[in-house]
Parts: sequence; C-alpha cells; structure tokens
Amino acid sequence: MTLSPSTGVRGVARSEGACGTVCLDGVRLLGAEPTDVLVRDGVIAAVGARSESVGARQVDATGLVMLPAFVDLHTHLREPGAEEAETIASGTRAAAEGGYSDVFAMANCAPITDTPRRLTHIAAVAARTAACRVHPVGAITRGLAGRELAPLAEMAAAGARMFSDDGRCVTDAAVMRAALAEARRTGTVVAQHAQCDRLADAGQINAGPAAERTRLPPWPGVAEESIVARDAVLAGETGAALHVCHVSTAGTVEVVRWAKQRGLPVTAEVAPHHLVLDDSLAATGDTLYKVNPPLRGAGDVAALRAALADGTIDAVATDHAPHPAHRKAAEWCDAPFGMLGLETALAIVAEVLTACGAECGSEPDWALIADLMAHTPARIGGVAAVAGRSLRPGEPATFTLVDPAADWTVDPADSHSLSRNSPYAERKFRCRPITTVVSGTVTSDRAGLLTPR
Ligand SMILES: NC(=O)N[C@@H](CC(=O)O)C(=O)O
Ligand SMILES: [Zn+2]
Ligand SMILES: [Zn+2]
Repeated sequence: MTLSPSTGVRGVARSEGACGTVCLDGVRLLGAEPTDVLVRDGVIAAVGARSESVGARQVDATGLVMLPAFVDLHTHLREPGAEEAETIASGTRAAAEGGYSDVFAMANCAPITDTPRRLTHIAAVAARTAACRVHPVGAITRGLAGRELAPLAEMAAAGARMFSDDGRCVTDAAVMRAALAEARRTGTVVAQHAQCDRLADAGQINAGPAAERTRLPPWPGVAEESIVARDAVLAGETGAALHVCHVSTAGTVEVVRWAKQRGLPVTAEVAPHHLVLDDSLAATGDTLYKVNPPLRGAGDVAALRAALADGTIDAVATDHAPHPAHRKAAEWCDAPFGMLGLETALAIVAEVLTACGAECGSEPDWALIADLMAHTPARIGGVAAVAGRSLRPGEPATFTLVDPAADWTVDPADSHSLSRNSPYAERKFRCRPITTVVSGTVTSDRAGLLTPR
C-alpha cells in the first residue's frame, strides 16, 4: 500500500460514529463570543446563522470553546515492537481524548521505521485500528544508528512528511547535512533529537544542583545547545526545514531565537512537561520524572514559557512516551526515559498561558493555543492540507470542544494509554477537551455530547 502523498493517511478507523447534522448552540469559536455552529456532512456548514440550522439536532454547547483539533508532531505509539507499553489503537485513543486529530508516530519502534514498507505497514495498521490520523515518521538513518542515511526519498514517496531518529541524535555533522539536503529535495522536514552524545556523556539528570544532590551522572544543557546551533547553520546552508524536538534549555531558546533572526529555516517544539516540571522533582529519585531531555532548572522553565508566548517556540508537541510500570519501577539509572503526555497537554498549555495560574478565573489566549497545537504543527509537518483548518464555513468539521472550567484531577488509572507513567497524578487542572471530531466523525466524547447514550 502506498500512502497518498497529498494526505499521507487514511481516515479514522475507530470512532463513535458520524455526528450527523448538528447545531452547536452557544459555542465559543476560538474562544470568541458565543455563537452557533452548524455541522453538516462532515463540514462546518454555517457559523452564527440560526436560520440555517432548521432540522439539525440542537446541542447545548454553552460555555464550551471550539478549537481546531490538535496535531502532535511527536508521539511514541510503540507499535510495532512494544505493544505492552502502547499500541496504535490505545495511543490514538489517548490522542483523541486529548483533543488530537493527527499524530506523528516516531520511528523508534521495533523494527525501526526505516523503509517504505515499514512505514506503509504502520499506516495500514492505523487504517484498521486508529482513533485519529497517524502520520508515520521515517528514520533519518538506518537502524537509528547515525551512520548511513535511510532511504528518505523512497519513504517520502510512500507518504513520509517528517524524518527523525528521535530517541537518538544524528551526531555526525556530515550525515545530518546529507539528510537535510535530501529533505530539501523531497520537501520534507528533519526533526532532530538534539543531544551530543559525547557531551551528554551518559548523563542521567540535569547538571547542577540536581546532579550534585543525587550524585547521578550530570547531563549538561550544552549537549543540546551545541547540536541545535550546528544544525541551524546546516539548515541555512542546505535550505532545508529543520525542526528541533523538545527544546529544554534557556540556552537552546537563545540559539533558536538567533536562528530565526537570521532567517534560517528552523522551527522548534516544546514538550508540556518542560513547561511545568523542573529538576527538583527529578532529584526526588521518582522515575516518573525521568525523561529525555531531562527536566531542567527553574530558569530554563521560565525561559521556555517566555519563548512559547513570544513565538520563539513554534509548537507544543507531547513526546508522549509510554513505558510499562515494571520498567519504570527499576532503579533510576536502569529505568527508561519518558512520560505520558497526550491527555494532559492542553490542560498544561492552557495553565501556562493563563497569566495568573490555574486558580484564577482568567482564560488563556485561545487563538495562540490553536496556533501552537494545531495550525503551526500541521504546517511544520506538511499536513496542513489534511489537518489544517480555520473552522470557517466550508472547512472540514475537525475540531475539539474544550471545557475551560472542567476543574479535573489527573488519575493515571483513567488514562486510555496502556501505560500509567504520567507525572501528573493528583494534579488539578482547569481546562479539558471533552469531545473531538474529525471531518464529522466523533472520535472521543467524554460527556456524550454528540453521541447521546
Ligand atoms: N522522551 C523520552 O524520554 N523518551 C522517548 C525518546 C525520546 O523522545 O527521546 C522514548 O521513546 O521513550
Ligand atoms: Zn527525543
Ligand atoms: Zn520522543
């Protein structure tokens, strides 16, 4: 099976069914004043025109915010190879619950997604089992070994829009340069897990007080910053689109800012956990806080938040990295890196963008959230044609309805992921997606709003 290059994916296999002709009464489109939105035949048929809604099922959406459904540039679905941790079915179910219509599935599966056949295999499984659209990411190098380029052009022809060795860094500058040149030729993007292995030196925890306190091997920010600086220069030389995965330090923010000022073709993502958790939590030794790149200092967290608000960071990407409990139960150095993220991402971004914090009644900038979590990632990943939407009449009805005052508490046992490694147990959040629709198909509906039961 070859993926259509224009869409990259099939539709959604598992859903609650079509929402039919429905009028969302009193919904706040992109957080604006309440209006009515009519959905018919999988598209937004009308906005603010009650008269056109005759015959439609009326749904009271008072107080709910309607956003374009989210696009995650960075998800680990673990299938094939680690189905104990997650499957395409379970991970995409978690994605739908989190408000996502599209996820990019990283290549560090077993076998690694480094051939067109493996890429189309994932797409085929997704076509049967997924609850959202899945865009398989191709590996940059064969076996993620960092030495020999994978067949990028062939994978691009099979539908890959993004290449990444995520989990590992492409450390060799010549290999990275060749990958960027190939990305330029094929109109794709290279997403780098920026981490100089020599400088990270098997680090386990952020360098500084956390490493001193725990006596674990330190992991300095320069390991990330030096690679991002090098790659930005290579992106400029090749003219290829470079995307920086999970920016974690204030220094990387400075490098990305510099690259953008120079007009280099660089985009950057931040993971939700790096916006709200810091290395003091890692220093407790609880392996739920072990993640790659590591939780950093409070100053880095502040810089990432500022970069999110000022546009230096382009997108929020979850780096949803499920691991079974027994593996996380190991000693720190033996436990795997990674934490869940799909179901809590919006709540965190909304909290971070709400000036006075979760306890206060004010609201985040919804249009900015739509950019950070939907429009911009769709553009970076080259799927705007399928995923991008402005929720204007005639656009696909691909949206998430958000309760901005859900006031909920995270219970990892409730997660739709097969894994439970959320670092947010017991944490209270304000905002939560309650319904997700992809081209008129209801993919999650926690409150039975569009699928009465
Ligand atoms: N983020 C993580 O801590 N882990 C990821 C790999 C990665 O994103 O680097 C994983 O695959 O488990
Ligand atoms: Zn990574
Ligand atoms: Zn990752």
